[in-house]
Amino acid sequence: MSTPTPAPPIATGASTTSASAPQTAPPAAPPAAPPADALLVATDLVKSYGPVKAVQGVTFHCNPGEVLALVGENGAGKSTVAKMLAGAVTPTSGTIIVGGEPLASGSVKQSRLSGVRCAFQELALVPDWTVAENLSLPDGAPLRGFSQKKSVAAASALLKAFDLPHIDPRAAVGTLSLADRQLVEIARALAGKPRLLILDEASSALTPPGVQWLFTRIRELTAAGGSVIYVSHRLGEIAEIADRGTVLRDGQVAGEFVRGGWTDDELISLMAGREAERFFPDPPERTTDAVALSVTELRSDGLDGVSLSLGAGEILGIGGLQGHGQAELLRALFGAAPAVAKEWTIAGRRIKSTTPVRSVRHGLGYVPEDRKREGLALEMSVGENLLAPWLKAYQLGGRPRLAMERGWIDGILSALSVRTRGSNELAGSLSGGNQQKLVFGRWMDRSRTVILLHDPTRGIDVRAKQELYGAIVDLAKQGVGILWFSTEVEELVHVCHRVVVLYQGKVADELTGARLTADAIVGAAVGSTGSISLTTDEEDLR
Ligand SMILES: Nc1ncnc2c1ncn2[C@@H]1O[C@H](COP(=O)(O)OP(=O)(O)OP(=O)(O)O)[C@@H](O)[C@H]1O
Repeated sequence: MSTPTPAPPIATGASTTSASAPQTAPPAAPPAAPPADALLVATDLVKSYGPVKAVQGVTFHCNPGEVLALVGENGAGKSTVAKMLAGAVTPTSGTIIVGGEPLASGSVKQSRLSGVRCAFQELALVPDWTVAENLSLPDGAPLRGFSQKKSVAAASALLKAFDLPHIDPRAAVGTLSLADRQLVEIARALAGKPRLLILDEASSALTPPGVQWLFTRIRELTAAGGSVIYVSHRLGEIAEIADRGTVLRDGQVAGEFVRGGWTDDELISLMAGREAERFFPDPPERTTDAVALSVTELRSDGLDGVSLSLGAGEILGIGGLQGHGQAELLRALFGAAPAVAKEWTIAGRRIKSTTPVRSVRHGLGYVPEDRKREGLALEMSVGENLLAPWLKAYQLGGRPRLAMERGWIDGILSALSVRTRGSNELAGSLSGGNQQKLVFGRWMDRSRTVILLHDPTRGIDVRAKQELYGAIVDLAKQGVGILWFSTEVEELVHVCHRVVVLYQGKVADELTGARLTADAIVGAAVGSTGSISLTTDEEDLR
């Protein structure tokens, strides 16, 4: 991983994580007219799925060498626009012009020939194939031929050129961490030497150094005249990397913004169409010393003797770079991976080992890293997905239970503002962020002792994040112990009582009170004993 590049200067007032007074949504301005040399001009794009109008007349442009952010709440239509540009979705109507030439609609091949490459949060890699084989797919155009030897050598050179020497080209993609899979997906798109690179929440599983790696690649690309469409819910990243932005709301353009000319509150208001609220809630006051979960010298693949204790009603953050044992810790504690410990208790009861079904019975809940592989059945309904752990744990028949639980299901959908046509809609047709809400929502109001969270706000819009923070704090108030790994350091700093940082499968540091800062988390994450800074302005992270 390269040394983090310092953030370029941002005009005063940009992207403040704010607790200031709410502001009303500024009125939407008409989209700016594209200059003659615009690389991309999208005009009046519409996409309907039967009665669902995912995108309703979206117009925007992107100039050569520019990073254009596309922002909006979950379900606003960002991915649908990105997929239309990529040729993966055929517009119902509208035009897309790239480099002065109309793009044949709904053709991935034509989009690629026009120099468009994409990296999505929902990875398009083949998990059973090696990294080298995945890089040899058509999107990685320079790597031709499937000769193992040649493709491994070419992939090694490519990974080295992109400063990713830690990724083994011979490893099956499915065995990599989600963050490394995302890096491979981005490297594959970059290998196609794009004129227009679309990053659809491609940074969502990356920790700060991974994001800085991505920004270095973006700056290389734009310096060479390439353009980037950057879709993200992380407003700090947008402040740092985007030159301009287009805000989508309900499938329409709600407004545009330029670098340095906005605050978080203004952008949130524009996305939501209503006032912004305070961003991070404080962790609740603890009223008991009871221990919800404790483990001494927990060992598992990737864990080298982790000891920790989680109090009832405590929000305990897990920090660190991905690949240092966070995923393994949560999986081991839930019984999704074999593990042994010297001592292991849940709500004071000793256990020797566990399995997912036993964990649910013991009162545990788990939001896994990869919602598509471990969290959801996309071909099942929203309601069935919310009930999935309960059907398995108690072996109840599906349909009657679904009817009995209608009130609970509707309550969760409403509490988390899941954008759905109802509990019978297939989970697979929900936007990514709304799918993520289901994986969290299934554990709400279910008398849990402990909830294990792996980056639960990944891919979730800012308003939904606030709702989720509120839900986490409420669970803690009810006495639930929360163990929370996040790739967003600010969440750990603001919403957790305490943070343990993992490094090489061990607890490297425990941070609380005045020591609980973003720099301390990041420093401990790279094995540093002193404090290091990833930003020019500490206020950005604190
Ligand atoms: N294949 C589909 N069938 C039916 N509806 C769909 C389909 N794909 C998307 N939609 C709907 O279109 C709307 C826009 O979805 P889209 O994925 O573009 O949103 P998004 O802004 O990318 O959201 P997120 O931030 O959650 O990824 C949503 O209401 C979604 O449910």
